[in-house]
Formats: sequence, structure tokens, C-alpha cells
Amino acid sequence: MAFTSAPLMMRIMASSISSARRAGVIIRDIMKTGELGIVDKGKDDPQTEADRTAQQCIVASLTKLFPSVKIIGEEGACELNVAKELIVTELDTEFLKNKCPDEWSNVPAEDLVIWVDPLDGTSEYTQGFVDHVTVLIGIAVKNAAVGGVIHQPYYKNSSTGELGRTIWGLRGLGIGGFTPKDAPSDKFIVTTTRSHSNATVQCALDAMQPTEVLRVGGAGYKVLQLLEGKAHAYVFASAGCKKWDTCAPEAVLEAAGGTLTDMLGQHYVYHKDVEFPNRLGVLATSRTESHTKLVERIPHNVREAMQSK
Ligand SMILES: Nc1ncnc2c1ncn2[C@@H]1O[C@H](COP(=O)(O)O)[C@@H](O)[C@H]1OP(=O)(O)O
Ligand SMILES: [Mg+2]
Ligand SMILES: [Mg+2]
Ligand SMILES: [Mg+2]
Repeated sequence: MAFTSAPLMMRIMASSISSARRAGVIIRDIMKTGELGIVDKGKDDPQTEADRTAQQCIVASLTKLFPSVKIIGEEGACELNVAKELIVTELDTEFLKNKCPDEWSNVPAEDLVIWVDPLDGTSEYTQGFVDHVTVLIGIAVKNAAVGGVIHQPYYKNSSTGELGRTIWGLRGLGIGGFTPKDAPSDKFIVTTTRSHSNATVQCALDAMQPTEVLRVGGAGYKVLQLLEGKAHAYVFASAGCKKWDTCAPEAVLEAAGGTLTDMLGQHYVYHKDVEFPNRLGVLATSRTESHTKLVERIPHNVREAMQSK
């Protein structure tokens, strides 16, 4: 194959792009059958056949190509001996035309963790809000979220009618598959959860003094709203998101000049032994906003409520 000599980081990104796309086809196909096979993993925490099969596809494909890289998927350990049709071995050749930033050209496998959320926005998927669904694959180097792929299976290209788009970001290289837009400067639009709200989440939102609040599903979709110029900030003062929800969105957003941290303004860490929950919530801002200014608006009672959990 022409590009097998590309650095490991570039091959993982290219494989993540291809397997996220295939996961998107799986998600659409399972929806078409009408048999979602919903299982409740906990309160407001559904899993469907699409979550399970998309994860098998991504994890089995990445494991086949990169057996010595640690991969952590939302749906836990999965069968790697899967049907051939679920294995994606091709790498995205368009992505491989990019030059690897020097800082990632020699990263060894043991420094890498791939965080996989095979279907982000599962509640919304089961309720028919399919636009909110994304496939997230994040690549961490030691502690930091460095690379990410966000695939949106139900995005419709208005000129070709084709379904699905894939946005990638890599620190030092920028983002691809999409041209970011800035949100209107005469408004302050905040995007937040539609299915996991509570009093603390609302208190933090009010403190931001937004001119408008968008309530949508999924961490991936909310970060896309920042990149599309539909919102200025993503505010979620609750512990529900996990490392697989934020690794890819953080890497993509930051490659585009934005910032994603906890509600206190600290970056999460993504090494292989870290705990999964993002206990201190999510605060993300587009490239036009001052992240520090928003952190300063978080009231004491919200900080205390989050730190006491
Ligand atoms: N309480 C929770 N339990 C499980 N997952 C959660 C919870 N809160 C948030 N999440 C995950 O974070 C994503 C973003 O949250 P929200 O849509 O509420 O802003 C959700 O789609 C879900 O990911 P997933 O759909 O992959 O399970
Ligand atoms: Mg889930
Ligand atoms: Mg998720
Ligand atoms: Mg998920």
C-alpha cells in the first residue's frame, strides 16, 4: 500500500476516519431495521444494537491494524473475532496526503490511547433526533487529547444529497472535512444538554447570561455547533460525560483554536489509567471567546456542588 510508511499517529488518524465512516453506515442501517435492541445501562443511559455493533467495528478494526495501542471504548470489552464485513482495513488516503507535524512523527505505541464513543447521543438516537448523533474517536498522547475524528452519520450534503460527514482535527495540523465559522458577535449563544439537566446545570447556564440557549444531545454535536458558528460556548455543569465523550471533541475543537476543559478551566487528562467520568463537567468555547472570562463567571455554589461529588 502506498502510504504504509506514514507515522503511526497519521495511520491511526486515517484508520479512525475510515472506521468512523463505516460505523456511521452501521448506525443508519440498524435504525432502518427499526429493531434498536435498547438496554438500560443506568439512569438516562441507554445502549442500542447500533452502539454495540459500531463499537465492534471500530475497536476490531483499530486493533487489527494497531495491536499494541491501548483502545478504550464506551461499551466495554468487545469481541474482536468479528465478521469480516465489520473490519475496516483501508486508511483514508486523502488524510494521508497531509504532512505529520514534527511533534507526532515518532510517538511510540505505548504513549497512545484511543478513546472510542461508537455512538454519542444515544438518547437522541432512540428518540429520532438523529442529527444529534456522532461517532467519536479520540487519540491521546500521554495525558493530552491530540487527535480526533467526529463523524456525523445523518448530516445531509445539500448539493449531492449524500449522507454523512467526517471532521478531523490534529494538534499542529489543524482541522479537515469542514470550514469553521464564527458565531454572530452581537449574541452570546450557549449550547447544553437536552436529556441530562438538573438544578446545578441550570444555575451554571444562568450565570453565563446567554442571549439564547440551545438544548441538544451529545458532546460531539455540541462541539460541532461551536465549530459551525451556531453557539459560542458549551456549558454542562454535571458529571455525566466520560473521557470517550470529550477526547475527540476536545482535540478537534482545540485544533480549530477553541478550548475544552472542565468547569474550573482545567484540561482533562486521557492516559490509559485515568478514571472514566468527567466529574467536573464540560466547558467549551469557540475560538472567538475568552475561555478564562467564562470560567470566572461560574458561581461558587456550582464549583462547590461539582467538587463535592
Ligand atoms: N448521566 C449520564 N449517563 C450516561 N451518559 C451520559 C450522561 N450524561 C451525559 N452522558 C454522555 O454524554 C453525552 C453528552 O451529554 P448530553 O447530551 O446530556 O449533553 C451523552 O450523549 C452521553 O453519551 P452517549 O450518548 O455516548 O452515552
Ligand atoms: Mg452511552
Ligand atoms: Mg457519548
Ligand atoms: Mg456513546
